[in-house]
Amino acid sequence: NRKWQTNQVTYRIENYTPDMSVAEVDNSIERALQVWAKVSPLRFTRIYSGIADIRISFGTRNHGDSYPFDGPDGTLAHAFSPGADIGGDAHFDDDESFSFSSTRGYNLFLVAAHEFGHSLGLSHSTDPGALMYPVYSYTDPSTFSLPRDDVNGIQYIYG
Ligand SMILES: CC(C)C[C@H](C(=O)NO)C(=O)N[C@@H](CC(=O)O)C(=O)NCc1ccccc1
Ligand SMILES: [Zn+2]
Repeated sequence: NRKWQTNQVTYRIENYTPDMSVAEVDNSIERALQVWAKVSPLRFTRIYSGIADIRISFGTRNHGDSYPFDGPDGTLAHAFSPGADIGGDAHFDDDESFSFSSTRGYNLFLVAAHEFGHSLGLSHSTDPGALMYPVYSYTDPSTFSLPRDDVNGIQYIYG
C-alpha cells in the first residue's frame, strides 16, 4: 500500500451521475473525504481544473482504464492506491443507482468513503464491521462514525 507523500491532497469531481443533484454529489464526496480527514493529518482541497491527486468520475463498462465495470450490482466502484496519474483516482459505476438520503440503491457517501480508503492506501479489511470490509452494507449516514478498524488502518499509514 503506497501512501501520499504530503498531507495536502487535491481532488476533482470530473463528472456527475444523473441519480442525484450536483449539490448532493458534492456534499456526499466532501463528507466522505472528511471521514478520513477527521482521524488523520490529511487535508483535502477541491480543484476545478488541472490534474488532481484524486480524480473522481462516474462511468459504465469500459470507462478508460483496464478495469471495465460490470453493469448493475456486482462491482459498484473502484479506486487506485496513492500515486501519480490514475493513482488515487476513484471511479463509480453509473449502472448503479446512487442515492443521497434514501436507502434506495447505494448510498454515495458510504461508497465514496470506502473508495477513498483505497485512494489513501487502505486495502480491504476482514472485520465485518469495518468500512473497508469488501461488501457494502447500509448504515445511516447521519449517524455514521468511522469504525475503529478503519481508524487504526489510516493512522498506521499516516500516523
Ligand atoms: C474487487 C473490487 C473492484 C470490488 C469493488 C471494491 O471493493 N471497490 O472498492 C466493489 O465494488 N465491491 C462491492 C462488493 C462486491 O463487489 O462484492 C462493494 O460493495 N463495494 C463498495 C463498498 C464496500 C463496502 C462498504 C461500502 C462500499
Ligand atoms: Zn473496496
